Amino acid sequence: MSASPVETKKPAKITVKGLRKSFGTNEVLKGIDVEISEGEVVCVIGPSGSGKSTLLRCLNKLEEISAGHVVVDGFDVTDPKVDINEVRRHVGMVFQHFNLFPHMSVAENIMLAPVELKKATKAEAREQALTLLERVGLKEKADARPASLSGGQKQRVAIARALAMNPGIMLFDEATSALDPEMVGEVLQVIRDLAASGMTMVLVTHEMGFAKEIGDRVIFMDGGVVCESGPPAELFGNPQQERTQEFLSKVL
Ligand SMILES: Nc1ncnc2c1ncn2[C@@H]1O[C@H](COP(=O)(O)OP(=O)(O)OP(=O)(O)O)[C@@H](O)[C@H]1O
Repeated sequence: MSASPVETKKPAKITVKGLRKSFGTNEVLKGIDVEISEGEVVCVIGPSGSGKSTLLRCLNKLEEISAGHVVVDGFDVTDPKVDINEVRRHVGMVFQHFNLFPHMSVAENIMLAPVELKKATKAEAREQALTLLERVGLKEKADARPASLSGGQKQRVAIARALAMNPGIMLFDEATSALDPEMVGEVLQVIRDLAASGMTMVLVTHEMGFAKEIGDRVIFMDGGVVCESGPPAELFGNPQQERTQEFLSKVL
């Protein structure tokens, strides 16, 4: 009798079930089901207003969920007893507009969360900030103010800051959309390196070429639902849904 192959599916790092989110009477997410495995890189694409950012923000409790369940890195973020700071320790997020504190140095921006949440002493946090800055190629900017940096450098600092709590998951909300075209490449390279390190990542992006290159899976959202999801070669090469075909014909 021949041995049957053993399934080695990685554990789910993010589980979203029946997620609904409304702002007043406007239902923006209409029942989302997604499961993301450890080390998986998932890109979320879709037209403006389709609910991509809202989905991302529901994953780390930046938005209150109207219905459904979201479990990230073992934490049920829909459970009111779960501490938001604990969720953010597990889920790093990078925004379009960097959100750095202008009155603090680059290193102080990165040290802030570990020191405030008492995960490190100031000296330990500075040491870790320098290591992270080295990782994103900006160690020499440790004592500079954010205002003296280019957009690409600011975003690399924002990525280092999101990594400071040693998260198991990283979320990117259009991390390159506010950058001048010549700055995009340096930020994408840092994201590429993170993906290669095995980080579980969800990226909302308008960069179709990048989604194609980096995504293990691409999710196409429209009107608050997931219309189609699959490996980039399939989703971009042979989209099954009419709405996906229409969207891709416009943006590609
Ligand atoms: N805080 C809020 N209050 C009220 N409505 C909101 C809020 N945040 C988002 N919305 C609405 O939810 C809908 C989805 O927004 P969302 O930002 O998730 O879309 P998106 O797909 O990320 O769009 P884009 O690609 O333009 O960023 C939009 O109609 C938006 O106006």
